[in-house]
Amino acid sequence: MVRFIEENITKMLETKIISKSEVLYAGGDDGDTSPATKVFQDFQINEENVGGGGGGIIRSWVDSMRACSPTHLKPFNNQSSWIKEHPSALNMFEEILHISEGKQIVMFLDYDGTLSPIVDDPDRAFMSNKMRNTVRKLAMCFPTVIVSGRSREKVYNFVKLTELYYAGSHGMDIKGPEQNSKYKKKTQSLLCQPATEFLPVISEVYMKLVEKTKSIQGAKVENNKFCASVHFRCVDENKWSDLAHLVRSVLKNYPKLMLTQGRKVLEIRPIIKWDKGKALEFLLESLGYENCTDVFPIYIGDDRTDEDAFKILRDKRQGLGILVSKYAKETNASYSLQEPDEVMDFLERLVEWKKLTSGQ
Ligand SMILES: O=P(O)(O)OC[C@H]1O[C@H](O[C@H]2O[C@H](CO)[C@@H](O)[C@H](O)[C@H]2O)[C@H](O)[C@@H](O)[C@@H]1O
Repeated sequence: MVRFIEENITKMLETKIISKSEVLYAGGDDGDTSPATKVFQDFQINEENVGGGGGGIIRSWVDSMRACSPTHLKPFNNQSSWIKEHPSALNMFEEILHISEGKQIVMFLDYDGTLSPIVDDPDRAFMSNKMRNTVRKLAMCFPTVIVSGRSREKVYNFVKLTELYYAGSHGMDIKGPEQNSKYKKKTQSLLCQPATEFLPVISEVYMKLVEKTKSIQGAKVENNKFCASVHFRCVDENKWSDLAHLVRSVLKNYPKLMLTQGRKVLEIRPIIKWDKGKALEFLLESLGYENCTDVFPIYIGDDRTDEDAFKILRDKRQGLGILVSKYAKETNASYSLQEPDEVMDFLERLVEWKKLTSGQ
């Protein structure tokens, strides 16, 4: 398995392209003609249109930062067309069971905002013991993967369950269970790290970002191993543009990195054709479900980066995506849940149903 992964990593790195998730910016101003530079040139054209000096880029970043801020989003009510198009997975539970009938369910769970509530301090995003117990029971019923933008080590330290699969750094760091998994035999040596060549550059950029953003009160930079995050949840909205300027001043020297956005966070990652959707496909393949019609992946997530996985499922007409949100958002998910407590209820119901039907 490890050799297979190494061969594929080489192929993947040869075909570096921009990830499908929403790219705000790709760094670089060195005349290189890589796809990253092409994106940068597009931004330069915009800059000229609005007067140069990076104003265009920064304005579009700040607009995007504002667009996903709750004060600019509308909560849905039960009559809205959004909730009709993305009904509650709890209300539609029987229907979900019906469409998954006879198929092997595989669970994919994002961490922040899905298993743990969003909090101001990313180091204190603890998961409740109740949720941990639910996920433990879930993993006894179905193969279960935690997919996160955080480093694999960090998300493991929050979840602390050895029997799960973990896909950290937006899927760029995948590892199979250490022990206790029914599925262990097939995935014992599972390790996939398609962006190892970027480790030194991410670490360098992380240190530069820490230094540069020191002056912005409330900004926090997080090293997620194969990617980095610049948090602006605790930064005054008037300072968002200053922060964007500083981040850009670092990124412009790194043509092989790009910027995407999550919930009050700017995410810096390598430009490779790899994202949470690719991680989902890779894991299904590793579990032996490639091209299987009798597998039913359920992916639950709250963030823009989860859209890559929702889209894969939608395009393949396989399984389903569930968006965790209190707000109407454009999404490729089919169903919705409002918050982590509802996620827990949904997972509990799946466990109960599995116990009943398998006589456990
Ligand atoms: O893929 P995810 O597991 O959802 O990771 C995305 C980012 O999650 C974390 O940040 C988010 O949660 C924090 C704690 O609740 C919150 O303070 C922050 O505003 C959110 O964006 C994580 O800290 C980031 O590194 C991830 O990129």
